[in-house]
Amino acid sequence: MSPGTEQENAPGRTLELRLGPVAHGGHMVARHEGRVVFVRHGLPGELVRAELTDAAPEATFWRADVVDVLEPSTHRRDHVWDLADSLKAHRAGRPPVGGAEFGHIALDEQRRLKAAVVSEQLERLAGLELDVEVEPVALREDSGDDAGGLAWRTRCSFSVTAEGRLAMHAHRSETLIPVGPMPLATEEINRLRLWELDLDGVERLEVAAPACGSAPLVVFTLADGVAPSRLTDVLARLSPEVSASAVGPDAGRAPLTVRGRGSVSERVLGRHYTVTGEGFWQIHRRAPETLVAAALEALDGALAPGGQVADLYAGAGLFTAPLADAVGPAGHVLSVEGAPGTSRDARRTFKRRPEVAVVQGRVERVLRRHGGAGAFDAVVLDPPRAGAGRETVHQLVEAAPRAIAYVACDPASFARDLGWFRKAGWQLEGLRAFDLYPMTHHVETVARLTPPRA
Ligand SMILES: C[S@@+](CC[C@H](N)C(=O)[O-])C[C@H]1O[C@@H](n2cnc3c(N)ncnc32)[C@H](O)[C@@H]1O
Repeated sequence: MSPGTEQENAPGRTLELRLGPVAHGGHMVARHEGRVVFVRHGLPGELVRAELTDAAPEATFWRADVVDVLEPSTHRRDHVWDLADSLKAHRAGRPPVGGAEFGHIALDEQRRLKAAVVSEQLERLAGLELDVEVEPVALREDSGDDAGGLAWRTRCSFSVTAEGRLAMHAHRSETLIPVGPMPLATEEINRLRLWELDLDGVERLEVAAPACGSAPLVVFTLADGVAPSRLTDVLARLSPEVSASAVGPDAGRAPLTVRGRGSVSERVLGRHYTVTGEGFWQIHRRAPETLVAAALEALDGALAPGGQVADLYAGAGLFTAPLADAVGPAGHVLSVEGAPGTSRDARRTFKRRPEVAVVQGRVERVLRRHGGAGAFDAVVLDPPRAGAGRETVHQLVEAAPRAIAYVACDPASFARDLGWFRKAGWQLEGLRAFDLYPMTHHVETVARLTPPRA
């Protein structure tokens, strides 16, 4: 493989490429003069022109974006969002916004691609051959309708341009692109018409609009030296039921509530949770109930009144509540979350549940104190993208619960962790995959892991 001249390899140069299979991360794998090129916005089998976005001469692989399709796949569709359409973006001389990189693919094919990625990661990193099916998730329990993969995000993060307009980042780039209605966001979020606000003095904003219909919350991150009073005009343009918080140097460390409650109320399968601006919550409107049902199914036979269980990487306690109900007042739930704000949310939600101990700290450290052989009958393990990691896997192997429900948002780190469980004799007894991030390459899995049989 020749490194080529700087000009030949410069980002911005286009290559004609035949795209191969999908890879983890949502790229299609192509080859150019023996070198792997990870190509976004394509489909397996397509012949495309792709613009190099990362192409260091000595790099083992390059990255590129499809800018023209010479031979389209039968699974290609008009993109659901013009701003994220790499073909239109290229013609307009700007990069596409991130966050909808599968928007040009028919939904059922998106799911097949995600299933292929999960299977490939399991085989490569856990040594397991498994056919995986990614299940669609309807927007409402009673309808069966998935709205064509749109209108599912109950949470969105935006940036703000130098001119004070709502914006999003281009993929892997500092470039800001002004945005209007976001097709993946719920109607409740788009109804706020945040793109009409003059956001001068605001650096970022996060919006949460609970699926249960309770009042939305907007968290504004203010630029250095900007006082929360700057938001007075902005709030006057937002409907009065919208709560608002401000974070930034003048607002102190924790978000300052500038209107309403400074939190949202979530309701999942009849249980109530309070989530502040700082707190983690699942994004898809049906994710909480879908994942709770799947996690309880994965713990079948391991949960009983009086049981000792752990909810690790617990967030605001989504799984803690059903676990507490399952073990009852004679049982115990250890609910561990690292982020202080999110853990405070959990403490608030469970303050009248003596069977729940909310502990703020890193899981691996907390398990050194509260783990050990026989510590738990059942565990929910729901780590961030990086996965649980070797130390936590070893601690759980030592604790030897009857079952673990491993909830994963990254198939690669899940497969790596699963490989370590398997080395210790554990089995994967069941795996479900859910399409909780339509129009993106992301996929959520829930696995049942069980210890070696005696
Ligand atoms: C995928 S979220 C899951 C949250 C929760 N189970 C839910 O479904 O709402 C992962 C959570 O792990 C937390 N976290 C990340 N690394 C951690 C660590 N080493 N120890 C404890 N918590 C951690 C994050 O703050 C985040 O809230």
